Amino acid sequence: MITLRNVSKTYPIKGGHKDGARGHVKVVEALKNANLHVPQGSIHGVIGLSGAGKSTLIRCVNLLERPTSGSVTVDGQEMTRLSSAALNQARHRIGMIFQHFNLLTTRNVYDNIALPLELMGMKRAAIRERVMPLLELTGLTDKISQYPAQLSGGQKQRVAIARALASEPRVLLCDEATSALDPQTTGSILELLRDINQKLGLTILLITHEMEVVKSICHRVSLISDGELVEEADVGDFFTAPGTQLGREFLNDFLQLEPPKGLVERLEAEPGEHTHPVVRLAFSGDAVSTPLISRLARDCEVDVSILQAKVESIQERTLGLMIAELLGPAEKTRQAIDFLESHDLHVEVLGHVQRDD
Ligand SMILES: Nc1ncnc2c1ncn2[C@@H]1O[C@H](COP(=O)(O)OP(=O)(O)OP(=O)(O)O)[C@@H](O)[C@H]1O
Repeated sequence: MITLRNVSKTYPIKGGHKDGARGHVKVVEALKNANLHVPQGSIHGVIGLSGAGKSTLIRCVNLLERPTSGSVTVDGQEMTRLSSAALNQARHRIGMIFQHFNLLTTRNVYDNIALPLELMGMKRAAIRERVMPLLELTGLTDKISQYPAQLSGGQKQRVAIARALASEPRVLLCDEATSALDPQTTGSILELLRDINQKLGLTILLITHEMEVVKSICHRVSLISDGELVEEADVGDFFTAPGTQLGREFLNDFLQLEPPKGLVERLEAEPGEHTHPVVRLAFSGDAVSTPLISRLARDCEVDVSILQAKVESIQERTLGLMIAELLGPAEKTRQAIDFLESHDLHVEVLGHVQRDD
């Protein structure tokens, strides 16, 4: 539904001094060769730190920013080749919502939602037929005549969602849609987006800096860093075993699952003669309910000291996470790790610490 191929975007730096030899203006490379495919009906999240290039990426999809190079295809149309009239038409099929809602303060809820349809030249009766079910879908029927100033942040975002849906788009772009909302309201807006995705089969591309958003509603996630898409994974796999250091940092920050500081300071990268491994274990499916730790002690003769553990629900999937020390002779702890991996646990050796004894 959405495909980005080798999309790059550079911005000239204002007042950036010219390189006299070649006469080039200095630029910021906000997006570097981005490749992304979001299939029909999927919810795809792009997460990254501030300044990583998230807004640039999402704005390249509907050409609010024109890529410097590369191609952007939405619903079979190559966006960069459209005339401005055709681009206008294509944008009716791409809804967008923003962090600060962007509602017109002088229009009430009904008129805000009706606005894109008025601009398309629709008749009043047809507009009403579109708007009324959207008020129902977004839970705003009783707010129909209120003005934005009379609404909470969550209600304003519901109006923005209804307005984005008014032109019956195939795709919804969400630019930090919950970042201005408290956690509870965030939850209800995410639930609404999930509902819309399921009921209308709408494809959603969202950018966020919040792992909670990724965890709650995304099917797949991409990580962006310094203008590059550095990792992409199914959300369950990402939470089990991120493939990059940045991914691990996002996950550890979110889960608050790290060895105690005192232990981190003693961690060595390589095993020594008198060290034992500290591991991060991630397990889902049958492994969550299998008594693997007691079997480690019994079958592998390794003691397990659990430093931290938690169980997370990632949509339909239950994920167990644990930081533990494996105590025993080197050969036995190696066997223990093999045993865990053979039972589909993801094992990451965080380092090795000297035995106290
Ligand atoms: N119009 C512009 N002119 C010049 N530089 C820009 C422009 N827009 C963005 N940039 C630069 O491009 C880079 C990526 O910015 P972008 O806004 O896409 O990041 P972001 O991940 O959305 O950040 P944030 O989460 O803080 O909004 C940054 O270095 C930014 O300063």
